[in-house]
Amino acid sequence: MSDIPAILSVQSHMQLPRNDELIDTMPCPSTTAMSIERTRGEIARIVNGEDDRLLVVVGPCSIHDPDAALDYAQRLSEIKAQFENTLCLVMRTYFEKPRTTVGWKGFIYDPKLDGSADMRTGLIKSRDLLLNINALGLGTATEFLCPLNALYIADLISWGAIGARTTESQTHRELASALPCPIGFKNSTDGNIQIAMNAIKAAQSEQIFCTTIRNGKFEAVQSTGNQNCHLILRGGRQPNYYSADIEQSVVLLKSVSLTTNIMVDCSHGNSQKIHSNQVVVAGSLCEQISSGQQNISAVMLESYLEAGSQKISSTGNMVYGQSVTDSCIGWDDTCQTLDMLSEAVVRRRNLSTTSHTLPIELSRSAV
Ligand SMILES: O=C[C@H](O)[C@H](O)COP(=O)(O)O
Ligand SMILES: C=C(OP(=O)(O)O)C(=O)O
Repeated sequence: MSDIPAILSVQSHMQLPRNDELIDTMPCPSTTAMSIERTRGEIARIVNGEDDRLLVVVGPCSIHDPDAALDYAQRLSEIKAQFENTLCLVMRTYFEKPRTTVGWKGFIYDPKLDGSADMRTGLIKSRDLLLNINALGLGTATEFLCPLNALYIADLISWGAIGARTTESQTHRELASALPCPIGFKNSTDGNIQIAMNAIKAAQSEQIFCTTIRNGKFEAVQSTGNQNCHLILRGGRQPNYYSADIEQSVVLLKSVSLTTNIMVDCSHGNSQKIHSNQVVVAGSLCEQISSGQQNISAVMLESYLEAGSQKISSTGNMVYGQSVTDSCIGWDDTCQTLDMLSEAVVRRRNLSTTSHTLPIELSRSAV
């Protein structure tokens, strides 16, 4: 006789630590908590248009090897200070992957990459990696996919995404309304922006939903609403990173009084999943930014130590620092792209300084 009440058809189950137990045994040190709070504040100012730097969410498509991810984080934290004046660098640390149909669902679900689905280890090691990366003074970004998994790591995340496959989901909008970090909502996989705008409205609002905070007890909670939400253009059937796409999105966002500060994802629908195209997309964004486009406030890049991607192999014969999900640009291209983005911000800044300081007749004739 099964000990599972007749509410779900399951063929196996594994006891997991409660979210508060895991947080209590792997707490966030106060210096790290202060650094996360600072990064969230910087990001909030960028997405609300009060800081003219670019937020750059950069890192692997997914975490599958914590050593390589930490290696990448170390490199990124070493170059972070050199861009501080123009870019706010935050590392992609994606532990859950939304699949179009089926496939490896990410490190939280299957940290051994072999279908053994040791979620207990996945949750512990994900939290451990986040603690280590944040201890470097580098903020972390993730896609919040399972609202329960979020409860194990959200205190360590500086920026979150709701993905193209879940932006329309009420459950994800409720979660976003309670998350303590800025949240970007992606357009849908077919390119629909309206659903992301609806999502932002919903996430800004107070929401009542069911969750657990302490003692594994479920409660009805009322969220505060999250005022730091923004749109992410990730492409759909067609790319949507061109200036006409940005301008059209700005008009739509303005018409419903939402922030017009947009993130553009250089990967996914915008790169047609060809990693080298990310550099082309970033190049176009740099041209737009350099010529004064103020609404591009954030950029996403899928980048890892090695370019490309590989299949998960049971022989253990895998390339160190290469993606096992979408293909990524390699480290050298990443550094060049960051340089290019940084220069574009300087040009945009110079343009706006010039137009502010020039006598009005001169600045008009310059336009
Ligand atoms: O970012 C990763 C993928 O684009 C996303 O998880 C969907 O992947 P899939 O179409 O290979 O399932
Ligand atoms: C899955 C992702 O993106 P999207 O939701 O745009 O497909 C991602 O950023 O990893």
